[in-house]
Amino acid sequence: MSSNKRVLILAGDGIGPEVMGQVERVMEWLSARRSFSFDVQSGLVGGVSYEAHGTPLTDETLADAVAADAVLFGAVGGPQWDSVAREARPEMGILRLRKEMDLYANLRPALVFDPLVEASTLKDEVVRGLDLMIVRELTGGIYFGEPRGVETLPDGTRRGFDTEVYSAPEIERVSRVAFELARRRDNRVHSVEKANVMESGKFWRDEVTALHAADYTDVALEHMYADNCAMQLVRRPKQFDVIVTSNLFGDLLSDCAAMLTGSLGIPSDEGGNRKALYEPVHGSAPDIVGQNLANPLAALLSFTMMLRYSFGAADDADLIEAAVQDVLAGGLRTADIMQDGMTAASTDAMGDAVLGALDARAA
Ligand SMILES: NC(=O)c1ccc[n+]([C@@H]2O[C@H](COP(=O)([O-])OP(=O)(O)OC[C@H]3O[C@@H](n4cnc5c(N)ncnc54)[C@H](O)[C@@H]3O)[C@@H](O)[C@H]2O)c1
Ligand SMILES: CC(C)[C@H](C(=O)O)[C@@H](O)C(=O)O
Ligand SMILES: [Mg+2]
Repeated sequence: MSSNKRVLILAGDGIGPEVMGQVERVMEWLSARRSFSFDVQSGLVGGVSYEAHGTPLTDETLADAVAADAVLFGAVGGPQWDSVAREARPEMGILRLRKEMDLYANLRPALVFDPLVEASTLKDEVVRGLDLMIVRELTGGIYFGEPRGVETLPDGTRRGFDTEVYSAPEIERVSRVAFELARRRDNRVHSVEKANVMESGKFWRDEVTALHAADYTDVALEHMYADNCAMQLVRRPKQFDVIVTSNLFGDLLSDCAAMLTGSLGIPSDEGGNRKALYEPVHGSAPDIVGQNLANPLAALLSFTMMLRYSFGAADDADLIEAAVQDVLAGGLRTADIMQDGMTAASTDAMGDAVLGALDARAA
């Protein structure tokens, strides 16, 4: 791995800076011991950017993100910005980054670590050993479709509307990512839509079927309706290897899959593309902000995805993941993943423990 990786950190709002602080400690640990270092730059995104500049993402910060080798993102949003106009809402910061960086394939793994089996609300045998990957289309669909708006009809009735729209190339490129990933995993893809109700869902199914027939007949493909998929995820999640789905269904299903692993504080994701952005699946968690309670592991595991996928540093990613496993096996838990009778570790204590486990492994 060559030296000086340019990383832009956008910690954002709420617990974003709290969890990112722990990631930065691990980055420093790595830099001190490896042949490369991170050239870290920080910027504002979301509500903090809105407060400073009147917009959740400035053109300058966007340019910095595009110029960086990878972006580490925390979380955006919070109730204090609920009444802000839609275009200026904190959430528009991450949506614009995804769109402008063309991060069309969002990889959201759900991996159950053995020591955390008990943290899931589901039975041990349902989740133990779970390893699935949701490939969420991230730059299209109803999140970006036109027309959208609120209008008043001639009879005075007001209505709001958004549009689900997918072109063939949009479906094809995200499906290719899913098929290619499956080939490196268990070689199975579930394509998820609502072809029974939606025109765009039927079109999605037809396009995936055609791509499969043309280039990926070696991969097992199944189609599933999104409502059934939500049900199957809690019923028998281990039937899944790779799930490919639209932006909106991927948002819902990845929160559902996150809870199989115990908490939103565990799964991590990346915009799997040339230009990548890595973010934990969770949000700004306004209910626990400022209390040193947030679980930093999702952000930390997003960082390991950055090492693995953007920087080819699989050894370092493995090392950090092993350190996380050590800490969990040792019984340390933040509040979101602890059971009755345990004492909650703080965000800082979890960071300390990971650094301690890294020291022990490096010794
Ligand atoms: N990518 C993002 O930036 C992102 C993602 C989801 C939600 N949001 C935004 O975050 C705000 C709050 O949304 P929400 O409450 O629906 O979702 P959320 O993910 O912020 O929180 C949902 C629940 O999970 C808990 N939780 C989340 N992350 C945790 C962590 N690391 N450690 C421990 N517990 C954790 C929270 O305390 C809360 O009880 C909204 O403004 C929303 O738009 C942002
Ligand atoms: C904050 C919001 C825009 C975002 C989404 O809906 O994509 C979040 O829920 C996520 O899952 O990353
Ligand atoms: Mg979400």
